[in-house]
Amino acid sequence: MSDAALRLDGITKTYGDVARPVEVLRGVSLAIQPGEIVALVAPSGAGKSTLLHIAGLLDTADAGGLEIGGRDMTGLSDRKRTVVRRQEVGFIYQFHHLLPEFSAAENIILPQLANGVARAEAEARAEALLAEVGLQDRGDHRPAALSGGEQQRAAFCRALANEPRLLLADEPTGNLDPETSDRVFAALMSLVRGTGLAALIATHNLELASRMDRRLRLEGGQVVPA
Ligand SMILES: Nc1ncnc2c1ncn2[C@@H]1O[C@H](COP(=O)(O)OP(=O)(O)OP(=O)(O)O)[C@@H](O)[C@H]1O
Repeated sequence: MSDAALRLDGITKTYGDVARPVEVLRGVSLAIQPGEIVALVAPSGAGKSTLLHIAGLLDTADAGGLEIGGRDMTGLSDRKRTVVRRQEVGFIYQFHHLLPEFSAAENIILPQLANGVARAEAEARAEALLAEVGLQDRGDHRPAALSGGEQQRAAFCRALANEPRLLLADEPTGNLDPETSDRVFAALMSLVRGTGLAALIATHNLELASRMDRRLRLEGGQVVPA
C-alpha cells in the first residue's frame, strides 16, 4: 500500500494556561490516502481550524505523530516545515485571502515563482487552472472585481498551483449563498478529482459532506467516523 497522504496519530493540543487550560484536541488519529476526499464535520468551536492548522504545518501539536506523504514531520526545523508546507500542502480558507493588489492570475503565479517554477510555466499553469473553474476570461481581474464565488474559485486554483499532495480546506464555501456554494463546491470537487490529491475539507454543510468519499466528525477532542 502507498503511504498515506496525511496521517495523524494521537495529536493533542491545549490552549490557555495551567490554571485555565482549553483542551481542544485530545488524541486525534486519522489517515487520508492519496485520491481520497474526506469531510471533517464539527460543531463550531470543536477545534476544526486547530486540527487543519496542525495538519498543514501552520501550528504545532503538543504531542502526537504527524506524517505527510509518509514522512515524519515531528522535529523538523521551522525552515524545513516551511518548505514542506509550500511544496506539499494547499490551503483554502472560508474567505479567499487573495492578494488584493494582484490579478487573479498573478495570485496563482506568485506561489509557483516562490517555489522556483519558471515564469512561463507558472503562467501556463495558472491559465489552465482558471479555465478548469470557468474563469478563463477573468485572469486579469483583481479580486475586488470578481464575485464571491469567483474569488473562491480563484483561491482554489491558487491552492493547487504548486501541485500539492494534500489539500486542506476550512469551510471553503462557508461565506457563499447556497446556490453559489453548490456550484463552487462542484468546481472544487472536479478540480480535486482531476489531480488525485488527498483532501480534508471542513464543512458544516451535511449535504456537501455527503458528496465526499468519507466523513469524519470532530467531537470531544477526538475524530470518529460520521
Ligand atoms: N490561541 C488560542 N488561545 C486560546 N483558545 C483558543 C485559541 N485558539 C482557539 N482557541 C479555542 O479553541 C477552541 C477551538 O477553536 P477552533 O478555532 O479550532 O474551532 P473551530 O472548530 O474551527 O470553530 P469554528 O467552526 O467556530 O471556526 C475554541 O474553544 C477556541 O476558543
